Formats: sequence, C-alpha cells, structure tokens
Amino acid sequence: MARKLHYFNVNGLGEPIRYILHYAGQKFEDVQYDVKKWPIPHVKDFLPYGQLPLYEEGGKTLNQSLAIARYIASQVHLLPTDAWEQAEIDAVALNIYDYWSKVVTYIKETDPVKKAAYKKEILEEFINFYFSRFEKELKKNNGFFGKKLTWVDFVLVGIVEATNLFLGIEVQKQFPTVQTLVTKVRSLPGVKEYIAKRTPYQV
Ligand SMILES: N[C@@H](CCC(=O)N[C@@H](CS)C(=O)NCC(=O)O)C(=O)O
Repeated sequence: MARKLHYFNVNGLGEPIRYILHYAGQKFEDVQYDVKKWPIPHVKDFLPYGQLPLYEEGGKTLNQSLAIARYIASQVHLLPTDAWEQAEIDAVALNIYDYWSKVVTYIKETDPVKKAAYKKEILEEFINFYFSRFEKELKKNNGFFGKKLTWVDFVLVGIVEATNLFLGIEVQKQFPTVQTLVTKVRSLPGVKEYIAKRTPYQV
C-alpha cells in the first residue's frame, strides 16, 4: 500500500511519525518541504487545515500529528490493546502537547522583548513543571509511559529534539529518565539508521 508523509525538513511534529514508520519498517515516501520557502501556495492550499504533517495512505489523507502517529501505531503494535491503557497513553500525548504549545508561543513571537520573556518562562518554569512529571510517569513503568514501548515514547523524543533545536539547549540532560528514553528510542533499529542518514536540521 502506498504511504506518504508530508512534512517540513525540520525536526518538529512530523519527526516522531518518521521514527515510528522507520522503526516499524514501513515503506513510505518522505515528502519534505523546505521550511525556509514556506508557505508554498500549491502545497498550503492542498492541506485540509493549511498545516503539516499530512499522511496519505491508499488514496486517503489524515492530518493532525497525534492522530497520524496513533493510527500508524495501531497498525504496527505500538498502541496498547487495552482501552484504559490507550486512554492513559493519549493523555500523556496531550500533556506533551500542552508543554509544546508554550514553546510554539515562543517560536511565533516576533517582538524580541516578549520573545526573551517567553524563553525565560519556558526555561525557568514550564520545562521543570512538565518534564519532572514526565520523569515521574516514566519511572513508574520501567522507563516507558506505558507497560512497554508505545507511540507516545516516540512523541516525547520528538518534542525533546524540537525543544533542543528551537531553544538551543539539551533539555534531556536535566532529566535522567527522559535522557534514557531518548537514547533508547534513538538506538532502535530503523530509527538509528534513519538518524545517521538524515540531513542535520537547522532553524
Ligand atoms: N495540531 C497540529 C499542528 C500542526 C502544526 O502546527 N504544523 C506546523 C508545523 S509543526 C505548520 O504546518 N506550520 C506552518 C503553517 O501553519 O503554515 C498537529 O499536531 O498536526
């Protein structure tokens, strides 16, 4: 079945989906758009909500990064089968995205004074608030958010990498269990080879 993932040539919301597809050994076309040339009118107009990522499979399309990651996970045994466990994993994904929304506010801010203030707030408050909770949840489960590796572990690693890219830090260094998860996911078969081959991202 033909699969295509449309996303930017950066490490953002589409990257964990790439990781999951590579880990699961799913063949897909990785369609990358140059973020520096965005918006590309004929692409933007083709997107249902004007945003990436977009996933295509068998002639159908799906937007929203979490819906895409979760759907692919369901096909490749990275989604728990128990409904309660699924809901717990969904909650983790939404908590991670609540954190990410703070960083997005910073990325989008154009006023330099406000931007500096947002950065300070993220570095001094939000990272600690969210990542200390991620640490706690990972510790409960032997280093994963669920009973074993699930799609949301990939989502956290993607958001850690995006944080590092946009804020110029290495956020995982302050949180040892998150750091272990990052190392584990980045070393998975398929993911490791993909990371070694990809062009380093810049913003
Ligand atoms: N909630 C959406 C957010 C998608 C989103 O923010 N995409 C950004 C890139 S990470 C985008 O397309 N930005 C370009 C634009 O809005 O024109 C998701 O999770 O997929």
